[in-house]
Amino acid sequence: QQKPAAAPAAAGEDSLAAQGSAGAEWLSYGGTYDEQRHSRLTQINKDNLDQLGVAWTYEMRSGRGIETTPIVADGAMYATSSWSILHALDAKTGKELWVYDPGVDKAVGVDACCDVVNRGVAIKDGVIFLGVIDGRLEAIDAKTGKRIWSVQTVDRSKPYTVTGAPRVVGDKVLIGNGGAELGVRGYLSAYDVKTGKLVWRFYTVPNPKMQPDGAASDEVLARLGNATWGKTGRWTTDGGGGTVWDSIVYDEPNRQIIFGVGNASPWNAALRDPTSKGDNLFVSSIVAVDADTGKYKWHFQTTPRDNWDYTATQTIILANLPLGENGTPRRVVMQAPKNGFFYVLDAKTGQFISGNNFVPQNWTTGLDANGRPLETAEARPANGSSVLMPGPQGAHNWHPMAFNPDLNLAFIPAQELPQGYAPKAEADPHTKWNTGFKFEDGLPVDPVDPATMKAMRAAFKGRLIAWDPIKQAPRWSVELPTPSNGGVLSTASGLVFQGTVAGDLVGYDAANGKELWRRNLKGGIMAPPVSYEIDGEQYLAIASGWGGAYALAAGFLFDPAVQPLNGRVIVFKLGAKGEIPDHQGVPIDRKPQAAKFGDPAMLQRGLVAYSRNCMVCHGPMAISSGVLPDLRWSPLSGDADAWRDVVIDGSRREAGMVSFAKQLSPEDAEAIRAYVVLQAHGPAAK
Ligand SMILES: O=C(O)c1cc(C(=O)O)c2c(n1)C(=O)C(=O)c1cc(C(=O)O)[nH]c1-2
Ligand SMILES: [Ca+2]
Repeated sequence: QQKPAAAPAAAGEDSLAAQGSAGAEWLSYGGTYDEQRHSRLTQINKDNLDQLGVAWTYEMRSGRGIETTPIVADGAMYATSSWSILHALDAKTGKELWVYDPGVDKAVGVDACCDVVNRGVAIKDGVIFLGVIDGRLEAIDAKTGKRIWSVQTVDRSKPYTVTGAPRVVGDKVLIGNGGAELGVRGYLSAYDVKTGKLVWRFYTVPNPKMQPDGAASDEVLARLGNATWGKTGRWTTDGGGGTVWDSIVYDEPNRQIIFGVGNASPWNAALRDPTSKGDNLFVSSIVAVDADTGKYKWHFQTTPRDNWDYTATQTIILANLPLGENGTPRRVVMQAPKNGFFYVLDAKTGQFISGNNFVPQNWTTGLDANGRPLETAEARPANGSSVLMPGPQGAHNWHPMAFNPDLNLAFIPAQELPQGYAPKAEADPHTKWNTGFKFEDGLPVDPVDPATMKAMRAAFKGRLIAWDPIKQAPRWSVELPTPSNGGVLSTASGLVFQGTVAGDLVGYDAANGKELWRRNLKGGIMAPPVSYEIDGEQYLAIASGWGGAYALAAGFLFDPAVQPLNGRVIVFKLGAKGEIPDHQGVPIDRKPQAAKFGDPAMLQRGLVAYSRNCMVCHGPMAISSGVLPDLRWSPLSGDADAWRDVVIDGSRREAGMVSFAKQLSPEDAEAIRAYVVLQAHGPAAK
């Protein structure tokens, strides 16, 4: 393991990086400050993988998407499930120590673009830091599960959410937020670990009046940011986006925080910022700020003037690569963001070193010498539409990438999924989602036939890519039948582990991609594995639980047989012989709930209203992947009054389904019902 010459830690700072790569404990989201997700442990290796068995399993208190990276410290494991529920377990036995439920008002669920997920916690000196979906940041006693402090980090009158893991650096805890699909202004905040007091905040896009905020970002927004935006357009009312919803890393030698900035809001740049052609800093950028003050140091914008939800929030990994003079080590930043390019930057200066696309893409002809994308003509259709690869789900989403510093290989949980972009001529105030694109574009009113469905399914795939960042080329890659597979763990014994949507945990040879081991965990996997050691035994831990953006929004790819399952933590070690219990799923009864009704105009209205308001959670074409109810089989779709009670009057608010009275008239709601019932009579019904 190459280690950077670390600057001495500041007084009172317990350096996680000083422990080298993740060893016996897994103390922070990415394993160490450099976030390589590379375990130093070697007991589990290529020769004994076949002896890997289930040591214990634990059933979480909620289902939907499970994206947690378990933290393992002092013999305990801290894993989160959906709705930001925190589970403390004995890491050796799986015995529950305590559960902390922040008690979220489920109505906040509709503000979550991409499911009510949580990616994990941070820990320091016996205190856990938890981001809560409703915007809170909380400090929890690691021994007792009791809350020490709680702060609200967002303006609750706006559709902010927190899904990402906080990071602790010295005496500060860092947290961002999400919400750019619905319309917010992004920022990163640092809070005092002891008191929960705000220390600094960095806004990633200008103040709507281009005035100072009294924040760490004031100087650089005035100097660089403001001039890249016009004075009018939706960004001035809707926030402009640039949410810091996932990657935040501490570059210890340079004492800086490097974070990934999300897409612009609304996505459609012509509606967002009609009077400028500016780059819209700092959307879709990697930004470095001083760790103590939050003051700007450098930035690299991956997608100038983003128009496609091409976030740069994906995993940021720090490493030394032999890219200095005469092959000497050079400390670099690596990222494979949604836009499909793998970037290598100088960590100290942010200078672009190299970049190349890791999946096929058609929005550029490549990068220029500074790493700026050279856009193709179809990238920004003025009217009409174009099918672009990647689409808004990205060539790589939040699923963590890993890096093996012995092999100098990054392992990207990539995906290949094109999507049509059809810009709206005007912003539509009657949707919660605020993208400026027509989600109904290309979708038929009538249910699609099985052959078309099959072709659509076949067009989307996943890929695990071992990427050589020096050559900027794949070393090996494995094609997977679906997108949105799990995050990755690399180990010093030359293994790579990744879970799949179908629920298989797979072990590969890191050098050549040969599959060495596979086990079905009986539940879809998105979360990344971690490894740790207790009493001389190495453990491999992973959470199962299907959901997140892809599952909600691309439901038609799946054919769930049962209702949603609870999340689980499943832990392996050599020689263990445990079993994974079957889930007690309730079978889905696929039956239309009413006779077809509605004339063509009503059905068309239903298609448009459904696609703009319901689709991102209940699935396109009214086909759910089973995370949220499939409306085609819901008894509500057979009962006009009950349907209106839910959609307009909000009678299921407690369960998270709020009233859409602001977005939809009762006539719209009934048109949606007609459209949903029609879908129930399609070939999917058995
Ligand atoms: O722009 C944002 O603020 C924002 C937030 C989040 C989030 O917090 O989960 C996601 C996205 N965007 C997003 O574009 C996306 O594809 C996505 C996938 C997921 C997920 O957890 O599956 N979250 C998010
Ligand atoms: Ca987004």
